Amino acid sequence: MNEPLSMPVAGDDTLARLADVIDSRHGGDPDKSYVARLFHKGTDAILKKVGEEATEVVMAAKDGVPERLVGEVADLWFHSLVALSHFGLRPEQVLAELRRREGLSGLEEFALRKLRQRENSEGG
Ligand SMILES: N=c1c2ncn([C@@H]3O[C@H](COP(=O)(O)OP(=O)(O)OP(=O)(O)O)[C@@H](O)[C@H]3O)c2ncn1[C@@H]1O[C@H](COP(=O)(O)O)[C@@H](O)[C@H]1O
Repeated sequence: MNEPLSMPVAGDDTLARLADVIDSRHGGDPDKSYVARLFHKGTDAILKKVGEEATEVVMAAKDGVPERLVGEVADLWFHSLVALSHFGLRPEQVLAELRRREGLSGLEEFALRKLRQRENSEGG
């Protein structure tokens, strides 16, 4: 996929607003809300959905249909937000972690991690 399907909006708070709605569903009526139903079913059901949606992302990517891939990633992000909320976490924390990693090459990070592991094992 070379071109974005639509342009991002500066200061987009979609994830935070969606997380607010998801948070509000704790203890809600499982017959009236899909999110409340997932919370009602519990940890295993929530994590199962995350796994299923991740698999669907892979299958959509293999199909090579951009709109399908976007839809499946949206499903994965949504169910990941449900999982975060289930564990008392917020998307802002994930965004902060991604910001922290900005500018740090994955290869540099990997090398630093290996160095630290070696120092720890040699030190004790
Ligand atoms: N973004 C979503 C969203 N994305 C996907 N889904 C639902 O996730 C479900 C699972 O998707 P699947 O592809 O696995 O379909 P399925 O076969 O019906 O599901 P299973 O039977 O396999 O569990 C579907 O019923 C989708 O409608 C979502 N449901 C809710 N939201 C957001 O969450 C808000 C709160 O939703 P409620 O709690 O239902 O009010 C909504 O206003 C939306 O903004």
